[in-house]
Amino acid sequence: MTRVGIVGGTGYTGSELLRLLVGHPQVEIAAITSRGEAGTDVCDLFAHLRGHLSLRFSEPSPEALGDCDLVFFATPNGTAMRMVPELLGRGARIIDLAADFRLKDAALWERWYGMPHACPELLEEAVYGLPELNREAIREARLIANPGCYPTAVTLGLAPLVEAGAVDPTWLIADAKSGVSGAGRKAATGLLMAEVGEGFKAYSSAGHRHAPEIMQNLAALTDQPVQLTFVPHLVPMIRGIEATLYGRRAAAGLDLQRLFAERYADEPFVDVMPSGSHPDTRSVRGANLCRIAVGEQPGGVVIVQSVIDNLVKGAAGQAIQNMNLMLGLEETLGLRGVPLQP
Ligand SMILES: NC(=O)C1=CN([C@@H]2O[C@H](COP(=O)(O)OP(=O)(O)OC[C@H]3O[C@@H](n4cnc5c(N)ncnc54)[C@H](OP(=O)(O)O)[C@@H]3O)[C@@H](O)[C@H]2O)C=CC1
Ligand SMILES: CC(=O)N[C@@H](CCC(=O)OP(=O)(O)O)C(=O)O
Repeated sequence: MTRVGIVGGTGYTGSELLRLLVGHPQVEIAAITSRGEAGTDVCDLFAHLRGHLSLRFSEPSPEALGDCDLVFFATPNGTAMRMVPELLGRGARIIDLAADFRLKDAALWERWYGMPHACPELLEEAVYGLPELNREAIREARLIANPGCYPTAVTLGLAPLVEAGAVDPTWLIADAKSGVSGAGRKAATGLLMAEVGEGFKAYSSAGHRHAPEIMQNLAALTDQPVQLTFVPHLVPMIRGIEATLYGRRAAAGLDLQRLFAERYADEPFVDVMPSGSHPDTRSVRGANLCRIAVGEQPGGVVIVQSVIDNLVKGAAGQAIQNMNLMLGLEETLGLRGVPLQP
């Protein structure tokens, strides 16, 4: 059994890690941290875990996590980078669900995240944990940068087109929508039901920190420059991301349905739907799955729709997929759950 620790166990991604890991046959949850709930029985906070887990929250410290083989950070951006060097030194492997190790350029990271990076020397070593792009490197990694939720949906939707030169990579648009759990479990006026319910709006249209992450991903797939317009929206649902993606056709005659079907044929967690489908966030709720449909309108505009559960394929499920690869386990272990319906 692999002993794992979770830093940030009271948040939405931390509790989703718990939900999935209690059913994982090769993992023992050895430590879970919270500064606000240290000493509390996990099941007193999360009644859905009663009968599945017997553990108390502890303060986050290298000592509390010292004998873990692998540590997940489900903490705000800028937290993991302060503890990771010491934990790596103690021999632990790390999966950070936040953005601390996603961008390779420390100056770019500082510009978007508003603080200097605490350990820029680790950025080169960190492996971006999107298995559909980086599977072999993930197997060997000590430190995984788990992708952002929007970058997962958008990158998986655009990657086949950019790799194949099927669209102009300097003209890409991602119109993405997220449920409110994407903003975390913090108390904030803008996230109150009366503020979010029965409404729908864009945010960060002048620039969102996930745009450089997505462009970094796509730039690795082509020799041409990449330019993406990315606009996120907050919709009144709890889980789910839907990204409608637009590109201008570059290679005439290429069968796009076949391109996507072949690209993802061996991927256990990507479902390419039949032409004309409209993937629904409800069809992936609770599951480690990205469903994609590709189509085209007259005038050569390619349209891809990509849906994920932001807490699963967009965060905790993907982190466990990465863990399975790092530990040499079957990639799908603990992740075969069927989506919820309704
Ligand atoms: N929500 C989502 O859909 C997704 C989130 N992410 C990323 O994952 C990370 C976690 O997100 P989410 O679960 O939504 O966040 P939440 O705000 O819901 O939870 C944050 C957790 O981190 C702990 N924490 C906060 N500050 C610190 C600190 N300085 N040191 C140690 N622990 C701390 C909190 O507990 P306490 O304060 O008690 O210690 C809490 O358990 C974020 O970086 C987020 O951007 C990535 C993909 C999707
Ligand atoms: C709805 C909502 O607010 N979503 C978050 C994205 C959360 C996330 O996954 O961002 P990082 O992991 O990169 O911090 C946002 O737009 O900030």
